[in-house]
Amino acid sequence: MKRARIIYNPTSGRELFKKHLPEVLQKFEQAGYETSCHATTGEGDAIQAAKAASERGFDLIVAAGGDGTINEVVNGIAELEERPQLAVIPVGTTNDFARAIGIPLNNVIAAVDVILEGEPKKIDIGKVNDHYFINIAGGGRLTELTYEVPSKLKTMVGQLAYYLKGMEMLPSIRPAEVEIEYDGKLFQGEIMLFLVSLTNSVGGFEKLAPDSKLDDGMFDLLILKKANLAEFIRIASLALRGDHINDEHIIYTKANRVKVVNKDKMQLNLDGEYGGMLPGEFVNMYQHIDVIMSAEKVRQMEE
Ligand SMILES: Nc1ncnc2c1ncn2[C@@H]1O[C@H](COP(=O)(O)OP(=O)(O)OP(=O)(O)O)[C@@H](O)[C@H]1O
Repeated sequence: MKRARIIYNPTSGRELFKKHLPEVLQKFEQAGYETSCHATTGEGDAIQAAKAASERGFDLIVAAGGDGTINEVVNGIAELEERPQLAVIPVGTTNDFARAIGIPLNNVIAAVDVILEGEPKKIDIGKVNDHYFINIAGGGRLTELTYEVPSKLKTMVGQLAYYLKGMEMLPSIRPAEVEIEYDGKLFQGEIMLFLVSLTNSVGGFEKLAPDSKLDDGMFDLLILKKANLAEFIRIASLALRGDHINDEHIIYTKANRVKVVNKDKMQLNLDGEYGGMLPGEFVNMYQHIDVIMSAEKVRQMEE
């Protein structure tokens, strides 16, 4: 019999998950999994829980939480030789990864149904300075807003909390001087931000990296060069529709390896959480994780 371990963050998003837990367990059992669960206790706990579940031979880890929880689960299994399959029940504030793999958001039971009818698919993840990421890594003052927003405020007003904080930060954003090497090319100069992306849906902007593919072994690299406030706002509004990529302030390309060396101090953002300080070298790990996607998403990828 196959065994599933549900690792859930009881504090994620609007704290929805726990109320549905008995039904979730029942559905996995009915689908033929012997199922148990673990509630995370704080930062880093999902890393240990995922590693322990893998070592105990679980076939499937179901991560229930936001992108932060999924990131931790992936960091727990990425280094192991024998990695279990991964499924995701999205109940966080940002659920970019779940959106990318076609799992319904903030509806626990609908997500479970899609998972149980879904299909496994091997997808890429990123590695930088010994940390793994599943959606996106980046640097530049604006990327810091994803973890500057207090968790209580996210629980209360959800995604809106990011926009409010973003507006507040905008006038104080300064460019930073960097060297970015990507697949043999070099950019040198001042930038507002850079993003190294695996999925097309980032922070609610669904077309920020419109060409990204989940399993092609390539990142989408996006660099926003120095821009003034008015230009910045114009480019951000273009980005809502995916029309920013031809703007003269933007470099948008595919790359398998990206090395960022910063002259000014720069923090690294990994899947929306603080990931230490740059510099860093980003490496795409080709089809490293076996994830259960919606059957529809798998069909779209194979078209
Ligand atoms: N019991 C807990 N109490 C407090 N924090 C926790 C607990 N368990 C996990 N965490 C922390 O919460 C962080 C964020 O959680 P998660 O991403 O699941 O939800 P979120 O903040 O609602 O959504 P998002 O990160 O997508 O905005 C995790 O990275 C983890 O460090």
